Amino acid sequence: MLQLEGLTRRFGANTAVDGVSLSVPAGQMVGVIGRSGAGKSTLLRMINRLTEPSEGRILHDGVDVTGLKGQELRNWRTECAMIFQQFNLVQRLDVLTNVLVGRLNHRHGFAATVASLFKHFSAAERAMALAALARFDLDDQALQRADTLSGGQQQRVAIARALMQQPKIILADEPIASLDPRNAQVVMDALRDVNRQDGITVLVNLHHLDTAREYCDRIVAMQQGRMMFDGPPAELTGARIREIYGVSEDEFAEAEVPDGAPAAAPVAHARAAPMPA
Ligand SMILES: Nc1ncnc2c1ncn2[C@@H]1O[C@H](COP(=O)(O)OP(=O)(O)OP(=O)(O)O)[C@@H](O)[C@H]1O
Repeated sequence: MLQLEGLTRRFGANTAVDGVSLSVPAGQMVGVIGRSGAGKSTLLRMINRLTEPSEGRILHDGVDVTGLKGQELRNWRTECAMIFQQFNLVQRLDVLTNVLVGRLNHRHGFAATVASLFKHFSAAERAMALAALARFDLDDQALQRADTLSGGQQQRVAIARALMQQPKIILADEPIASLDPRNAQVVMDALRDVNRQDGITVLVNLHHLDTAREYCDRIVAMQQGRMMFDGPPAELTGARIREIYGVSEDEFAEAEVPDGAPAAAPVAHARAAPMPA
């Protein structure tokens, strides 16, 4: 269980995330929606402490991870792998090595440096990486440079790399924002597969309500840093969207409108978490 308690992040006078409380049971797939600037990235980045919270706590299975330092913080980051919009692969390295890089989180200090410098990975690690690639239909591309792959393929390599960390949670920050609809679907299918087959909790930031509805057990809607809705997709009706964002569902789906519509009252507290479908 991942618990966020009053999580807040301020940048100067701007409150990017404002008192978000959320309990996510293990194995749930949660879509975080909101317009540009709503605080989605900041929320996800606080969970693995890439961005430090200004206030509030993050607990995982009862352990407070908010103040972890050094090796304990690195261990936490291994447990919650991050997927980025721009894939963050080393473009000039081959696909297999990019996936093996996910294994470095399991080594520390000198061993990690030596492994990365000399690409020294065990036969078992290579087999694990190849299996992760095969799972996403990318075994034929294993020895190609990452920059020869399409965006959708690169994002699946990033998911394979994340799996090498053997994470409990995957934090996917707009993983399909740079992809065409077909590739977006393939990448969302891959995320759903690791959620369902491996029981990995997935938190995924999305711009599109339809995608969140199709893939997620639960949707969290953010506006101006606040959590305005938390519940199953069926409850996030067009009327509720209008109430929160002041626009129709079609208008919400359109374009990058800055997050500034008049706000309805945020949800008072995290509702009882729905169980995974
Ligand atoms: N490092 C930073 N320094 C200053 N302000 C920041 C920083 N990161 C985010 N912000 C601000 O915090 C607010 C929330 O940004 P955030 O990127 O979390 O939103 P988002 O919903 O993920 O938007 P997008 O969909 O465009 O990525 C914005 O006003 C943004 O300008």
